[in-house]
Amino acid sequence: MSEPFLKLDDLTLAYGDSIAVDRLNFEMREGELVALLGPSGCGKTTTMRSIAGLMKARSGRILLDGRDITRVPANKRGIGLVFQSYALFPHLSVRENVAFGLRIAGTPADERDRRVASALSAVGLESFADRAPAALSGGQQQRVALARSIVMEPRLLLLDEPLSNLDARLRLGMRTELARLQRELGIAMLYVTHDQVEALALADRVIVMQGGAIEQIGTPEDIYERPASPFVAKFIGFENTFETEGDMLKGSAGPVPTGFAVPAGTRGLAWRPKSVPLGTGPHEGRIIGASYQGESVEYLLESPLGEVKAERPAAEPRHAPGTEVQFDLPLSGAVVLPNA
Ligand SMILES: Nc1ncnc2c1ncn2[C@@H]1O[C@H](COP(=O)(O)OP(=O)(O)OP(=O)(O)O)[C@@H](O)[C@H]1O
Repeated sequence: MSEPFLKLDDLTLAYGDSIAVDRLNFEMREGELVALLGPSGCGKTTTMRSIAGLMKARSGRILLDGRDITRVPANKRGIGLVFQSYALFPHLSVRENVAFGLRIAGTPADERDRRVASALSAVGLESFADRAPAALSGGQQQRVALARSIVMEPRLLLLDEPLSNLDARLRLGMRTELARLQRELGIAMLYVTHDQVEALALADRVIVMQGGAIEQIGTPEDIYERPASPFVAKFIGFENTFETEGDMLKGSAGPVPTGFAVPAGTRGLAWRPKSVPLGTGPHEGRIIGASYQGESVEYLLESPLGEVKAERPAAEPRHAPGTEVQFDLPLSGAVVLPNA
């Protein structure tokens, strides 16, 4: 196999005595888009800061194109950064904002103009070049921040929740644009998000982190269809995730029979709300919440297993809060979480 483009080798990062990231190992190929996904506080930003050179490694190494950059200063790494807060210079035009880094680097004027024009065109802002940032929408400002990074022609671009300040519609548009840019420019991108939909939609591969360590690395399909642990399953939308013991589910009030033979080597079983039929099945619960979603109704049930979520087509008979209802957790709708 060819050398990885970026390699983290047992990277450990700490704030004082507190370890934030513990012996992280992963590799990225050239031109790949990798999403770093995980809940708040799992160490995503800390990892990005250290790759960028903004934070010292406690131990371990960072290799970029086979070269050890662990102790190379941030401005010598050739890595671009787009963070959540994309502070543009308010007194400079869009063009001058994008040209700023090249100006500092002493790039000749003609080359600078050419690269700025090409970066603005890549993000579709050619006709906004002379505007002030204040005269742009949030999404356009975000695109200026992106142009400001890609104009430096980094080989690796780190994006830390770059769309989190945008509303849902703009996020979707920008997400599509980012994926297109990434394909066109072939820049390797490491993309931090806590939004699993965004990670699955954008990335070639997804790294799921929890508590400063990696839970799973895989393609979006691997992560979504074959979560490796109860944590990944829950995080990715299998809201009904239970550990198993033999043919029993470990419920919050004790073991509950599954009603079927659990395959050998199973550590847990997980169901999406859509895979939980109501009005039939071996389990009983009480409806404690029902929320109409248009096409479907989302129910929250209280049961010996704990809380269970079911999503049923709106055309099915409704269940009123307070009523007892049977439900099923069938093997056919379950994802089997293997023993590690
Ligand atoms: N400056 C700091 N000083 C001390 N501890 C810190 C500092 N910054 C982060 N931490 C701790 O390090 C751990 C990882 O934080 P980090 O910001 O990397 O998480 P994150 O996954 O990026 O979270 P979020 O999605 O909320 O940004 C957390 O436990 C956090 O409290």
